[in-house]
Amino acid sequence: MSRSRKRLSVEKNDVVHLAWRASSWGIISIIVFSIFLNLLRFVTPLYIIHVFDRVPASRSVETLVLLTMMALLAIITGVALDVVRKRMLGLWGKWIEEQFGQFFVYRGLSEKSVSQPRSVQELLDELYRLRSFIARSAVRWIDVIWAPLFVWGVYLISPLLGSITLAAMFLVIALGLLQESATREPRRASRKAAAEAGDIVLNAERKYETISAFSMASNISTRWRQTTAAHLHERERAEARYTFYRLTMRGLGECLRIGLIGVGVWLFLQGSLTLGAVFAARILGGYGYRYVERAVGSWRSLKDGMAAYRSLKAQLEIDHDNSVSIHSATSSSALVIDQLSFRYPGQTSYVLRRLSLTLNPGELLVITGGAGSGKTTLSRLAVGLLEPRYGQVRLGDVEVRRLPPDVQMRMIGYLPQHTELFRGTVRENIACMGDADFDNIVRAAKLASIHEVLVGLPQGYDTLIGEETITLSGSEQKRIALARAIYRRPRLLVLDEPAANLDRRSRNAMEAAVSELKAAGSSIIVTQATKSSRWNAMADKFLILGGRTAELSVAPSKGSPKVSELRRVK
Ligand SMILES: Nc1ncnc2c1ncn2[C@@H]1O[C@H](COP(=O)(O)OP(=O)(O)OP(=O)(O)O)[C@@H](O)[C@H]1O
Repeated sequence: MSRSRKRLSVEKNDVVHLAWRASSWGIISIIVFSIFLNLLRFVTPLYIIHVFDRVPASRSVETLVLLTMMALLAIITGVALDVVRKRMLGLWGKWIEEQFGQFFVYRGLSEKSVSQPRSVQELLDELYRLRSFIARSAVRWIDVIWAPLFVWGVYLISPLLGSITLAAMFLVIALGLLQESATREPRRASRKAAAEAGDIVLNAERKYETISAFSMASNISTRWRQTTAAHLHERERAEARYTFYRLTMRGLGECLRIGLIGVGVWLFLQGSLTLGAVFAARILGGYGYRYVERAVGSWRSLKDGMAAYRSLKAQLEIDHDNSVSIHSATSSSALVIDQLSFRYPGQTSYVLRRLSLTLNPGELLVITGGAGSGKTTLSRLAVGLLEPRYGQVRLGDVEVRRLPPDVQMRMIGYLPQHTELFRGTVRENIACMGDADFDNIVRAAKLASIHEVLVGLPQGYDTLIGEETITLSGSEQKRIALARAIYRRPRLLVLDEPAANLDRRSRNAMEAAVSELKAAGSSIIVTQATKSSRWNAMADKFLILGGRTAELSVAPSKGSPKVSELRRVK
């Protein structure tokens, strides 16, 4: 098992290498197509030289027709190669997004840490930027490699014209660099203001009830206008500078073309160039300049694409799989909280300090404490959502955070303080948005006393929730969340303030479900802000959390006190 796990992690680190290997034939084809395509670009200048300089001398219509046919064929072939090449790049980008999109969503969502450095959306945005660079701009950077070849072509025709073309290219590169530095700051400021304005609307939309109840729409819209005004101002500043440099580059291109013709005709008048050579030089110089101008114009896309590639590559190379092998005894072992200390990142005071206790299978622990005493924090630590600063939370000898995801899903049930249901059917919600045996789902719903409510919905268990048309009451939603927490009959069930906002019937249902699971051998943790005699009657152990000082006292509720389990900690 451990050997196979090792192999898996090696493969994971190899993902980038494998992706390059899988893409190698596509890349080679794109390079070969580019070579042919750019060689075919020389056909038009050669055609002009022959048609202007040779055909009039020979007066051969056959030669003219033949040359024209060959030139047309070359142009059509070039267009076909260009279309195929761009399509291949588009498909390559799509392939990358398909291959890695789900992987990043999975990784982002399965990170068990409050200090998770990257949001899923950030990773997906980077993947999108990489795809967008490959599909749209990469072709410009492939082509710009050929620009020196075109300058060399002009140089062969006339060193003077070659030097003019080269000078224009350096000028356009300089203009590109100036454009980049002149627009960097306003772009950054505009992006920041746009994100803030977007957040204001998104945040307000989620809290529309409060907004309506307090008639806050006018204040919120004023805040949005102020923030968005900054964004519009900065964007306009960036766009004005961008437009100035783009138009200057375009104008420089026109000047180059006119310059090549003007100087070329002067050389013709001097007798050192033919007219065909002048026009051929103008076309070759035009290609070279356009390649550089287009590449300079997509400089930002290259930078974004490269940054996205480096960042995604680094993500792929981190082996996030810290799960360990488990043995069969783990499923029947006690929950052990061993010298557990925790403080949130960036905070100086500890929420919990050196807490130790053991919860055997079939035991119920009731945690009581005032607001902010750490009940939710301890619940999250118990299910492995948070990483202890010191100490461990274990099932037997395996740290809960290190349980493999499939085992964790099977062995741990969690009812958070705030009910979170997902957009989907009731059935999917109970089955954690996966596929599950319907009998088990119904059994869990019955145990949570929500079955009758669910069969009364328009499409029963297949009713979509999270839609505006179906609104379940808070306690109904909580009972669905309870059904989700218990439908796998977890080994450890953690209920964070389960009785809050519940009516008597729902509370009875909750207690009955807990009592059944307890009898079946689950270890159960229930938190409560105020003492409830009903939970107390069922409890085997108590833990009383004592406010921000993290002073703890543990008292067994049944039988004689188990002193070995008591820890009084400062
Ligand atoms: N993500 C977080 N970052 C920093 N501090 C936090 C975070 N979550 C909670 N805290 C702090 O940790 C302490 C314990 O919070 P916790 O939510 O665990 O308490 P609680 O007992 O569940 O409170 P309540 O009964 O009000 O829900 C509080 O002081 C809280 O401000």
